[in-house]
Amino acid sequence: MKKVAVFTSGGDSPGMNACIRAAVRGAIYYGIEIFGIRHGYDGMIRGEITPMKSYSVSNIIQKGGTILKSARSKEFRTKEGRAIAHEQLQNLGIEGLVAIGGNGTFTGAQVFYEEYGIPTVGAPGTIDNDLYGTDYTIGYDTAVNTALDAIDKIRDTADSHDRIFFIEVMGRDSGYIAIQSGIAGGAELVMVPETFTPLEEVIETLKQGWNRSKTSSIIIVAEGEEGGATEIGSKIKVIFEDADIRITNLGHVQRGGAPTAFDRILASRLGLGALEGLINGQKCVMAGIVNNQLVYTPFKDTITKLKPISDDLIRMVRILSV
Ligand SMILES: Nc1ncnc2c1ncn2[C@@H]1O[C@H](COP(=O)(O)OP(=O)(O)OP(=O)(O)O)[C@@H](O)[C@H]1O
Ligand SMILES: O=P(O)(O)OC[C@H]1O[C@](O)(CO)[C@@H](O)[C@@H]1O
Repeated sequence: MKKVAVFTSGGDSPGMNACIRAAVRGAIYYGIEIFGIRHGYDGMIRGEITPMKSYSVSNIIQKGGTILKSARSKEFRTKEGRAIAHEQLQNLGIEGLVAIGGNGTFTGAQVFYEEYGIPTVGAPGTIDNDLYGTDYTIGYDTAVNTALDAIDKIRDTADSHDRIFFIEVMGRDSGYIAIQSGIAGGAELVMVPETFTPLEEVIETLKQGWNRSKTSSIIIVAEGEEGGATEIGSKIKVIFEDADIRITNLGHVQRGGAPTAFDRILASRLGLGALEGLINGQKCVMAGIVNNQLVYTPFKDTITKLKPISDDLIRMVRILSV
């Protein structure tokens, strides 16, 4: 393989830049020409493809976001869009791709391979940590620490005013950020989409807290939990009219910021791992780290298989909040 390209797609995540850097520097090390595609699949269609040099990725390892920009491309979901994308790659002689993104990105890459035979190796870039085939995704650790910092601060004011806070953290379909930030933040309850938490359990948790003279409580709600923090918090307000309840949505603040050391190292391993996989003939697989070992998992598995949250963690939250 003589020419490859790297791009970021879907939601951005802290550490994507370190991952781009590793893929680019790896390619240069192996004497392969590498291009950067801006704006994910949209940029592939529009031909936003430029050669990357070593200096193109200087001074980015510590930066959040993605220097290549990202997008959620509607056009790539169409046959016509993918045909133009293929033409753009062909014009430049690009033979393989390193895709940094989540499940949607890998679904697109799989479809593209089936239509045009362009091999892609993925690196898991999403704060949600919801990808099968890796213990951790790039950006998850940073997002958890960002959420935790906010939870600690909210705890200060919750305590001063004897309030109950419902805090919503990101995770469209997954409770990973919620469970980790909830445990580390000493939450009374964590609500995740993977397990059903009846409203009665929220009510019971609050009552038990009051019985033990607890004056403030923190309940973490994952975005994917039905109703989210707003609906759940509002229902509790109606039940406990006298309680002082506030609802906070941490939102996109969790997607930005300088990546932690953990994320920079993970992203570097996975960026280089994806590039090396590609030049060694891998296709339609995601590079991941499982038990501290680099592994490649077929896109078909990362897309369809679930990575469940350990029941032990959920059990622990309940035990530690008594
Ligand atoms: N079935 C599909 N066919 C072709 N392209 C697809 C398909 N599914 C997703 N894609 C492409 O992949 C892009 C990224 O997917 P998506 O927006 O779901 O983010 P993601 O990679 O899952 O990341 P995140 O987990 O951060 O949301 C889509 O915007 C689309 O262009
Ligand atoms: O605003 P956007 O880009 O659609 O992203 C929101 C989504 O991105 C994620 O953070 C994944 O990156 C989800 O948890 C969330 O639902």
